[in-house]
Amino acid sequence: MAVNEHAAPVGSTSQSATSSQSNSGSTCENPSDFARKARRYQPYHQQFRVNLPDRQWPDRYIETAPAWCAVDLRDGNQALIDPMTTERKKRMFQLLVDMGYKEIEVGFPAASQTDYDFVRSLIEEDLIPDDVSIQVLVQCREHLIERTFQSLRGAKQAIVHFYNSTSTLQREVVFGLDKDGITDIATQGARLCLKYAADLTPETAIRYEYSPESYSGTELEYALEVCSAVAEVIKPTPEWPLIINLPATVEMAGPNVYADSIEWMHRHLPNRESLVLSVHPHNDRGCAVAATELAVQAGADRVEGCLFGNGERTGNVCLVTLGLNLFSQGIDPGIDFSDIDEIKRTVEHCNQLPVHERHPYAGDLVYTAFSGSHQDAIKKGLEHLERKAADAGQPVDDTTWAVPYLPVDPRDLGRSYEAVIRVNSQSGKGGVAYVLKTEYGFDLPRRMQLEFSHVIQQHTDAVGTEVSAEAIHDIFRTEYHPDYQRQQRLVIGAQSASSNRDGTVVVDVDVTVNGKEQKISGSGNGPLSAFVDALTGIGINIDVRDYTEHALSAGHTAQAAAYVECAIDGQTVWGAGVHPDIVRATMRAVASALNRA
Ligand SMILES: CC(=O)SCCNC(=O)CCNC(=O)[C@H](O)C(C)(C)COP(=O)(O)OP(=O)(O)OC[C@H]1O[C@@H](n2cnc3c(N)ncnc32)[C@H](O)[C@@H]1OP(=O)(O)O
Ligand SMILES: CC(C)C(=O)C(=O)O
Ligand SMILES: [Mg+2]
Repeated sequence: MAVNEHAAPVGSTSQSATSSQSNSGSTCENPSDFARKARRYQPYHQQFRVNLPDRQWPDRYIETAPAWCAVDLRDGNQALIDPMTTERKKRMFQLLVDMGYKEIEVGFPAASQTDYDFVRSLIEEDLIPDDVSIQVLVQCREHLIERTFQSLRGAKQAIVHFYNSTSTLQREVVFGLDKDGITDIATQGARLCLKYAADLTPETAIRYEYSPESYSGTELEYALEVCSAVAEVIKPTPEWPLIINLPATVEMAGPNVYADSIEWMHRHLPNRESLVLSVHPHNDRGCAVAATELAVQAGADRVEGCLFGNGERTGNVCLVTLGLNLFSQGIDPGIDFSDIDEIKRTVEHCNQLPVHERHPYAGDLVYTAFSGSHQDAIKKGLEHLERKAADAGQPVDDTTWAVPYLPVDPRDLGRSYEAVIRVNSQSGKGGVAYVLKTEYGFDLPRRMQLEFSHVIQQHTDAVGTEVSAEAIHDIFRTEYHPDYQRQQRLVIGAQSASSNRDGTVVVDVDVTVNGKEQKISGSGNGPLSAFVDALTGIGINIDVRDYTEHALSAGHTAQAAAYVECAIDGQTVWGAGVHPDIVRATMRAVASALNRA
């Protein structure tokens, strides 16, 4: 990608007079049809410019959460194939309230009887908590404004959100009006709101929000002019502020350009202390989250968006991602995301749209690692965290989170670690070992992990799909458990072990070797070496290279797991044995290795 510094957004904020079709598109000599079509599109900076050479937002950090307004029941709902039924709307409203949203746009009551009735039912059934304001949207048209206020009768408080389009394009093609004509629609809308509010106050505390809809396609000086004109009608005060909402109705430029425009408005809006500066980013370029965060750095106080980014076309900005981005930086978002799966299920039910498996923070796969090096690092990271917590004498949940590849602890969002590591052909020893340890308690020695991961690799290469924890356990058993192994070269029967005064251990064991039963005995400095000695006596030569054991489960049913690494006939193999008696577990581990050799 080449960058032309002179084309960066500097200079006048007015619509560029030089917006000629200078976009050269492809540079190749015979551009394809598709490449030629790129010339139909005009770069944003040739249409709109923001003069802000001393921009401050790049050096700012977000330190507290903005005010949130959830617009799922309006912008989200108007974008659904089948708009929500009343049952689904109520569930969405309840979810938003339970999560902690204090401003909720509940519909466009003048648009349809369904929307009107829903607002009425929220009020009449007393479903709105005292600290929650419902918000309703309306165009600047008298009959719609009148009906909107009728819908609010009996509410304790409400925000009336009126809007009209201000973009250069809509002024020309939709309204056929010049700037003054568009400003008249806005100011007339403001006056009508004040007129119809008189019927409701003081019983209902009304606040106002004004949106120059299609702000992202509006020259900044004009956006400032129309917002200022509306504010002059409403006459807000710091105690009774007007919300000025600057929507990226269509996301037409990069997030830096939106941030520049918000900082410019933030600096230029008169009587700023009496205004709440709100943003409403859509996601047409896929940058809505970035645009919102930079806009907050640039001075926005409030954010409108939808859970999981539902909304017109590519959606509104995702409130879940925004909230959890803050959370992952140590900032309380003011919203409860502690049961992310329940939130997801409810939203999927209400919208009748699935949430993508890779959706930030909430997708089914976002805390899952398939690839070997990620699994290895996660396993080590979780173990390190546990050690850190134990050293500090505190619960893991209170310990500073730092695990590779996991920006947040899935458990903070109500997820378990179960799905963190899943195994397929991209996986390595760490992942397989993690599954065996967390699901079945087997803590394999490092070199054995390597050996077993090759066994799993052969399986995943052959089947080409993911292998479940249960299947990994089955394969482990077939590979190492003496009773399940394909080859049963050595089967151990009754056995006894005793110690002499000098510490020598003597074992007597009934064994079946290649189908032939026999009694063997041997001695050594422990049961393992005594058993190996006994086997040497019948011509089976085993050189034990490594040995580990651990308890498999707690309580009176405790089992011991033993692992041995043996050199047999010039081959190094691992064996594993499980038994309540550690001596027997060890002998079974030796038999397991021999059977595999
Ligand atoms: C970016 C957004 O999401 S904005 C919100 C959009 N949401 C919706 O529109 C959903 C609900 N809307 C509706 O159901 C309908 O639009 C209704 C019921 C509100 C109104 O329907 P209609 O009266 O048929 O009008 P419609 O919406 O088509 O608007 C067309 C007329 O209103 C004018 N108009 C549109 N928006 C506005 C506005 N905000 N303020 C004033 N006039 C407006 C248009 O210029 C046009 O005028 P014309 O007929 O003289 O050419
Ligand atoms: C009504 C306005 C705020 C809107 O939804 C938009 O511009 O996207
Ligand atoms: Mg919108």
